[in-house]
Amino acid sequence: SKKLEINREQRALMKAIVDAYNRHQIPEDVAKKLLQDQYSPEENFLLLTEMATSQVQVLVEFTKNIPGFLSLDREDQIALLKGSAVEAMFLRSAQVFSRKMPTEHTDVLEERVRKSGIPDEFMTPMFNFYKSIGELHMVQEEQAILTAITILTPDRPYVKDPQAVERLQETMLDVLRKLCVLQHPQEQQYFARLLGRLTELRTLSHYHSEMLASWRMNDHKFTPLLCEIWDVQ
Ligand SMILES: CC(C)NC(=O)n1c(-c2ccccc2)cc2c1CN(S(=O)(=O)c1cccs1)CC2
Repeated sequence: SKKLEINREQRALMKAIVDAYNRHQIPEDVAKKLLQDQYSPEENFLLLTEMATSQVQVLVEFTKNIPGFLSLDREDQIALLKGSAVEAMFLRSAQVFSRKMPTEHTDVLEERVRKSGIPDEFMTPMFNFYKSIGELHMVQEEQAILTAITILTPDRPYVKDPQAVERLQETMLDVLRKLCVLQHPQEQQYFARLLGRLTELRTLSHYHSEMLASWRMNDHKFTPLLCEIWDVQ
């Protein structure tokens, strides 16, 4: 029916976002490092810092390619990036984690992340989230559009024109809704489950600010880019 069909401009929008998403992947060499031989917690922490820093650079490039983003108020663009960086990092991590990797790679990856100086009480919610994303078996279009929807969240701090952001986000939500029905015809509530993950993401980003506080205690160093985007130090 007309209502459900993805029209030509939505298809173009989707293509732009998926191309940007695929163009901006974390360099394989950085991800491979995590799979190499035994590291100490300090080295694992350093690797995560490197991966997270590289992911922020990837995030900025991806965001610039979201149709309409660069027409937003310049300061609102910054507010959206800063407001969504942690959620986008956890979403990307979940996607890396649930990628069809050989099992032993996933296990090694999990091992490295668990032994990286991150307090245990944050491990559980973090890995629960990775698992809950993995169970959705999102296609890459869904992953790319869900990331764009996360970035285009109107109620981030300091956004001056939330309506302009809301208009862009609604366009993405409409494409995602149609895509979910097409890709997962059997699962009526698949779209709702997908959006439910965004709520879980917000909880994780609260955990993250607490993690940051505890890391600063035992003077863990971050890169200037992470300090900038996370408003630390
Ligand atoms: C793919 C990239 C973006 N993921 C990543 O860097 N990870 C991953 C991760 C997950 C699955 C596969 C591979 C890596 C787990 C964690 C992070 C980063 N954060 S962090 O940014 O709070 C951080 C803490 C200390 C320095 S940087 C901590 C948790």
